[in-house]
Amino acid sequence: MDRIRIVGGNELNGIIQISGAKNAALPLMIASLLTSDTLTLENVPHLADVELLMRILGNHGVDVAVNGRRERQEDSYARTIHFTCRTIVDTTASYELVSKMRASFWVIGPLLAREGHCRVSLPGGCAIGTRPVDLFIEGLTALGATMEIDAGYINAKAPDGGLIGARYTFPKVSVGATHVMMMAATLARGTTVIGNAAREPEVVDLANCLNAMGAKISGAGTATITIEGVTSLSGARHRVLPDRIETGTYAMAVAMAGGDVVLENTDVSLLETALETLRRAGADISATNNGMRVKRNGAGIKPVDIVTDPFPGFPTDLQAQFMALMTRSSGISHVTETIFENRFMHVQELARLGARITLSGQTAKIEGVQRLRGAPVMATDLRASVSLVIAGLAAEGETTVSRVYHLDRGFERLEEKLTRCGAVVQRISE
Ligand SMILES: CC(=O)N[C@H]1[C@@H](OP(=O)(O)OP(=O)(O)OC[C@H]2O[C@@H](n3ccc(=O)[nH]c3=O)[C@H](O)[C@@H]2O)O[C@H](CO)[C@@H](O)[C@@H]1O
Ligand SMILES: C=C(OP(=O)(O)O)C(=O)O
Repeated sequence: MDRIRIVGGNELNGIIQISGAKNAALPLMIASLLTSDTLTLENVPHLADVELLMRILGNHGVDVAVNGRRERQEDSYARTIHFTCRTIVDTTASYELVSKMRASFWVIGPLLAREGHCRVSLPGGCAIGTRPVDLFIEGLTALGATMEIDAGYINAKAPDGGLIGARYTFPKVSVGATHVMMMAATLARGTTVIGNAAREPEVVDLANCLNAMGAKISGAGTATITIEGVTSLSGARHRVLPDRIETGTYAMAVAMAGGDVVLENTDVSLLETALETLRRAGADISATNNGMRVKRNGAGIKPVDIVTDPFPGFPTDLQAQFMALMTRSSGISHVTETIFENRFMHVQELARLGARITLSGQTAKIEGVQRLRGAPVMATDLRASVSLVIAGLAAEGETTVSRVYHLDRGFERLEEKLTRCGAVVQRISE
């Protein structure tokens, strides 16, 4: 199993190219199930989750060609990938595959809308929380589907003649349930109005792509999304939006290590709350034509309290990275996690590096320390793993992060991007 070795102490200086967003690419790829034409996606990141989803979609009948070539012949940044699902050959999403990647459960929306029925494994819990699917079940039931749970699977069936547009307000904001309801409603008869919808930029990106495919969606990016059903969707060409979590992660890495880095192919408007928080912590951030410049020279890191929230709040996917930064602040800060009940697995690993963190319910209290010391640590989930890399950049001596496969789910060529900016970060393959 690969490990990442970091020798701390170097500033970061240079340019980092931000990849396409994992959390946009996944639902966009799944949208290819809604049409028999070709959906072409540009700026698709090269990540373990993307590769796995290609295989899963292949099982349902999607033909995948990368830059005009067959899957897995290409290994470059910003790939263009063509997805064509002439016919759906299998409406079952197996436990074996759904359990490997939660977002693959989202095929339930397109399969139900296009084929009228499907059997999809329940995804189960994961390291960061239980992550139930009740909101998906309620939302699709509102569109007229019958949803039965049988032996760990959901058997979903649309009424004869297909799903029926409806008004439905989610009792809680869910990104995944909003994606699924929006995709399913594009092919429903009549109009669907989703209340308390997720407002994340990835929801807007999916809506833009679906509209390019002929859907009639308005209001994406607000709490109320309206979808007028159409009888069929066509192909389209769409560019995956920049990864705001990767952007925020590197901005935090610069705030932690010091230096001056330009983040290219991204946009400050995707993460204003996180950037404002970083400014308060002492980073100097300015927008550029094609991204942003992040600097921290000389001044120390100031303590700042955060509470995670759905967009436009502080993203839970940047919580672990921000906590890593706060371990070196000049005072006491608090991090409150409101989205996932168990997203503090990085606390005990940061403690191995000398961080002083105490947990009380959903809040972590971080007492900044003068120095961290390198140590062997273990990644427990995707964002927790990168928080350990950030801490390692500022720790004295050597840090090794094991279970790097978590990192490979969501960060494209992390060690290459950091090394180019002067960090000592190296993958050790065994
Ligand atoms: C692939 C992808 O885009 N993943 C992102 C997506 O995950 P995901 O879409 O799974 O997260 P949700 O927005 O659905 O989860 C938000 C909260 O709602 C709860 N919930 C969700 C569905 C449901 O049926 N019932 C229920 O109770 C969850 O357990 C969680 O407590 O949004 C999360 C919140 O921004 C991010 O951390 C993930 O990176
Ligand atoms: C939690 C995440 O992803 P997923 O929803 O795929 O588990 C994440 O991207 O941080």
